[in-house]
Amino acid sequence: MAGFLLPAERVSESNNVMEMPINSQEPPAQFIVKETRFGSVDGSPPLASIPVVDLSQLFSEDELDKLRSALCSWGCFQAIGHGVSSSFIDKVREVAEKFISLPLEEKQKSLRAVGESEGFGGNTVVSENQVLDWCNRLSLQVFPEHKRRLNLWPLNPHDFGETLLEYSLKIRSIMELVFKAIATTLKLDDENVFLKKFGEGSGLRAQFSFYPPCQRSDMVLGLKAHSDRSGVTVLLQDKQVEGLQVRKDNSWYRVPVIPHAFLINLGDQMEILCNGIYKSPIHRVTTNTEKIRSSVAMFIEPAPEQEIGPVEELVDEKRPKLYKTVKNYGAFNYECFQKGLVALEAIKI
Ligand SMILES: O=C(O)CCC(=O)C(=O)O
Ligand SMILES: [Fe+2]
Repeated sequence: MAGFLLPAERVSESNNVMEMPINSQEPPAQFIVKETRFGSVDGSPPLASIPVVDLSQLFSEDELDKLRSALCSWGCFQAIGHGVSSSFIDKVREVAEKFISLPLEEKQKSLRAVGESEGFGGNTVVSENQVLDWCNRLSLQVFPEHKRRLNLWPLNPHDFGETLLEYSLKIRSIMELVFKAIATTLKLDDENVFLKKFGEGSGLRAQFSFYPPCQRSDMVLGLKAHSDRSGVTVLLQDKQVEGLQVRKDNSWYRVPVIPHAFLINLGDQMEILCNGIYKSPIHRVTTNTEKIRSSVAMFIEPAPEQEIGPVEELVDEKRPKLYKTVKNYGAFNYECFQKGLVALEAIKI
């Protein structure tokens, strides 16, 4: 499996990326996870009983109930009946697989530049003692259209771009439906209240993640524990290989693989808007010693100038305003990360 990058450009000035030492016995020290407040690496906690919601019946009482309880407890749900055909989902996986299988020189045409957030590479290194993720990612902004950096979009495979665009449009419609349904579960007067925040000018970013096998999967994570800064994330997991874990009541659970379902989770900006009633779950990705795992995540975020704060109707004496109103949460979140702070905690009232 040649052609992986070491999951970080340790070098800051040059783009002197190295090949990932797939078969080495010991991963470099900077990948070894230290004890954190989220416990140690454990590849096999119990399986999560995350509700499965049928989007084709989303506005029925049963599905709305499932959605409500899923978002209160797990902060995520598995979506079936979403209308995206299995063959198209496989096509998305296929272009991702073709891309990662290309020789390194070819993938480097999409290389993320130092200091940038888009393109192909490992972690952005912000501090000396940062623990690195065992992962390579291709991150691309799809909307708003004028922010697309087409020079980073792979030309190989030749249908990568058109597949990503078609997929993005489908996922955006699913997100819109989910925003409406969430407002309905909260009995808000305006069912479009979230849609308005994520309407005109909002950003949709695609992230293709590839987690190579790791000889020390007991000590290395594919992706460290985090919550998403997005409004909503739609994740297409690997069809076969597990790895994603979600945290609930201070314990980790494995997220089951349902081959053509989407795992939809809330991001911090929806937790803020919902005044904490619904959760932006902490999650992480483990590695395994044998198989590469891939995933495709789509994140939606409001335009940076959009104000995000708890929806007034969700604030009352029993449930006071939990979060400050903020703008440009994405940048704030990144600043907090660099200082070792948790953004959502930093804006608690
Ligand atoms: O690869 C996965 O399953 C999850 C990826 C993820 O959580 C993220 O990119 O924020
Ligand atoms: Fe995530």
